[in-house]
Parts: sequence; C-alpha cells; structure tokens
Amino acid sequence: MSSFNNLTDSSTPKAFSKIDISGNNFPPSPAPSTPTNGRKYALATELVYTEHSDQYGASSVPIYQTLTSESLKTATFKQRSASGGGTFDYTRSGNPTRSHVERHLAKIMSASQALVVSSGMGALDVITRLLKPGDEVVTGDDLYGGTNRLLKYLSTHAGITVHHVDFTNVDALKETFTPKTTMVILESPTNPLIKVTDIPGIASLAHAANPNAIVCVDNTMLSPLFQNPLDLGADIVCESGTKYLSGHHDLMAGVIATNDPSLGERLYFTINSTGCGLSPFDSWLLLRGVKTLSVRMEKQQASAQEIAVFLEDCGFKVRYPGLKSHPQYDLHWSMARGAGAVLSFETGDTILSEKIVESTRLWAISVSFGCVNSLISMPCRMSHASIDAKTRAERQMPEDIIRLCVGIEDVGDLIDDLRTALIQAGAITVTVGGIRAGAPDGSLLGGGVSLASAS
Ligand SMILES: Cc1ncc(COP(=O)(O)O)c(C=O)c1O
Ligand SMILES: N[C@@H](CCSC[C@H](N)C(=O)O)C(=O)O
Repeated sequence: MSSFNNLTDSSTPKAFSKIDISGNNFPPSPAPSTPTNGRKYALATELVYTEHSDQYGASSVPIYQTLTSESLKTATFKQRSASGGGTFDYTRSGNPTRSHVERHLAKIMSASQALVVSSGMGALDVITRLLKPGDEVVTGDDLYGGTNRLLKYLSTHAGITVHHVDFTNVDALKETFTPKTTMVILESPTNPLIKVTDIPGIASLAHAANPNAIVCVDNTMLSPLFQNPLDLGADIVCESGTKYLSGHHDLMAGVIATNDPSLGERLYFTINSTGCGLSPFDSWLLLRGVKTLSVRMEKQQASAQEIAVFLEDCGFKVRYPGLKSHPQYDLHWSMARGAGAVLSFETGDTILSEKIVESTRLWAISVSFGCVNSLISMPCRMSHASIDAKTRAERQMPEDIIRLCVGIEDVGDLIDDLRTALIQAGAITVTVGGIRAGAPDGSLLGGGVSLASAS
C-alpha cells in the first residue's frame, strides 16, 4: 500500500487536468452537468439538472459500454494519433459515463473533484492508501464495522497506528492529535450509535497539530442532501454510494470528494493503478438514483422523525438527532440540514430485541440502509459483528441495540407494524392509559427502559 503514497503518474493521461474558470477541477464529461459557475440552483434542482451535449440529444447520459459512435467502443477508446492523447483511452483510467456522474457528484458534494469506485469500502481503501508505515490515524470509538475491520488490518499488517477515541468530547482530545497524526477518519452521526462529532472542532485540532493531516469524513448517514463536510473543514468526504445516493440497493458504489487537486490526483492514481473505478453501468445507475435523492430522503426523514417520537413515547431509549433528547442535538443542527433516516433504540434485553426484530413484517431484517424499503437489524449481530465482543463492550456498544433504517413506505403502516411487533414480543403493553414499555404485570424491561407516557 505504501508504494502508492505521494505518487502521481506522468505516463497516464490525467483524467482531470483542466481547472475551469470557476476553479473547479471536474473530470471531463460528454454531457457536462455543471454550469460554468458551479452550483447555481437549490440542491433539489441541481440533483436532477444536467446540461447535455450528447450527439443525439439523449436526456439521460449514455452508458459508454456498447458501441456509441465510430470512435468509442467497449472498454477501450480509439485514438487519433500514435501518441494517444485522447481524453479517454481505457475505461479503468477514465470512462465518459463514470466521469459524468463524478462531475455531477462533485457539484452536489461542494467539491472540486469527485471520484467513484466499486464500493464504500473501496473508497476507504483508496483513501487509506494515502498512508504509509509509521503514520497515525485517529478515528472514532463508534464507526461502521467494515471501516473498523480495514483499520484493524492496516494496524496489524501495514505499520499504521490507529487510535480509537470518543469524538463526542472535543475538549478532552487536545492531547490526542500530535504532529504524527496523518489522518482522521470520522462519521457524524456514527453508525450505529448515532453519536455526533464536532467536524469543525476536530478538523481544527487535527490541522493545528499537523497542518498536513488529512481529515476524512464518512458522510454516508446523511448524504450531501443534509451535510457537506468539505464546508465544515474536512479535506476528504467519502460515502457509500450503495446507500442513499443510489437509494434502491441495486448497486454497490463508493464516492470520494475533495477540494484539494493534489489529493485528488493521488486518489485518482490509486484508482487507476488498482482498477477499482466504478463500472459504466453502475455509474449510470448511480446517476439515475441520485436524481431522486431529495424526494426519497425528505420523505424518509419525515417518517423517521415520527417513528423516533413513537418509540420515545413508548419509553425506549432512542438515538436520533431529530429528537431534542439527543445529547448533541444543537451540535448536530449547527452542521447539518437534516437528521437523516437511521435511528437506533435499546430495549434493555438482547433476547427481547431479537424477538422484536423477528416479529416485524414490513421491516426487512437486513444490513445496509438508505434504500426505499425499511430495514431493521441488530448491529452487534449483523453489520458490526466483525468488531469482537470484547471491543464492543469496551466501546459501550449495547448488545440489545436495534437499528431502524426508514424507507419511503406509508409511515402509518410502518408504525403499525412496529407496534404489533413490540406487542408480540412483549416489549410494550397497551393499556387504557396508552402504551408503556414493559410486561403486562407492570415489571420494567432491563436496561435503561422506563415507563412511557401515554401516546
Ligand atoms: C458508514 C458506512 N461507511 C461505509 C460503508 C461501506 O460501504 P459499502 O457497503 O458500499 O462498501 C458502510 C456500509 O457498508 C457504512 O455504513
Ligand atoms: N457482512 C457485511 C456486513 C455489511 S453491513 C452494511 C452496512 N454498512 C450497514 O451498516 O448495515 C460485512 O461484513 O461487511
């Protein structure tokens, strides 16, 4: 991995070498989606708006995978001269459909450059290849299990020191960042404990300790619709495009965005060298999905808010930044425009949580989130099972925690289904006074669950 550090490539035609008059370093595109002055309309408009210059006026960018003209076919591109020099030569290095979605995402992510790869973990792999042996990474004590796994691998196999810290207490972190801090990887809100990280605060501390430290924010939980980490002091933002950006669980993708051209060039070097660029068809699907990001996520968020209130009224400990009870409510809303549609709650009993999860019908028992369908899961058994039990305990991950990923179904149906599952599992009791957490005999559930007010 270290062999990629600080490398760029003079032999490969640079896919993104031109800075436009607005200073944007967008990749080339057959149908530029960006007006020359960058983002011009509200985000909901920009998501669907694409300027097109396709030779046949196609309103959807073509998939440059099949024969589209005399000079463009399949994975390779005919050149006009023996010295090459065409904008595209080979799909691993650059492809018009991929470039188009990259250009579109750059605009939406407040970035001068975006790169799309084969998965969210692929994006994190590309980003962590900026590290070399001896480097130090500071990351959260709550983060996606796959990211934890990758960082663990780097610490055991690649000579990288990884510090997991509680990012919720910035004041206690002054000593954590040192001149050796090369990279910071954080999520806000975190998956699955919904902890909020002070992105500007952490970025300032990291950059004060080492001006070259790279602050990378995984923005998968909120998407660019609700948060733009690059505007909050991050150097790189990444997302699993498998989630909200595409929205239908019909592809895997990862997105990396930056405003630093030299970082962009180093990231692109790795993508071209390792061959993890997103395929033309998946690039096309991602572009199609992102156009509906606003309508999907606004609906999902509104429903998530209602569901969070319902569960809190039942008496459960609910983690959702749309609730005033969230310990970092103000911090969250100082950075974000929305609370997203992922929430988690605790029942106080792992067996009971399992029963609830297995009693739902509309909510699919499934990992992942960001899809139009609603999903329910137990992170400690599923998405975060790769973090061993001892580490989960040290990081205070409640084993009973249930994660809900709210889709676009009717919210009344979703709440009815959840209520039925809670009753069937014995997690709530319906009385004339309303609903309360606990068994019919009045005994409370274990853990932090208390009697609820009637709803
Ligand atoms: C916050 C977060 N980041 C990254 C990833 C990795 O994305 P992918 O599954 O697309 O590799 C996931 C989930 O998988 C995630 O939840
Ligand atoms: N078996 C997979 C689990 C993927 S979890 C996907 C998603 N990020 C989530 O949080 O649900 C693995 O081990 O990576």
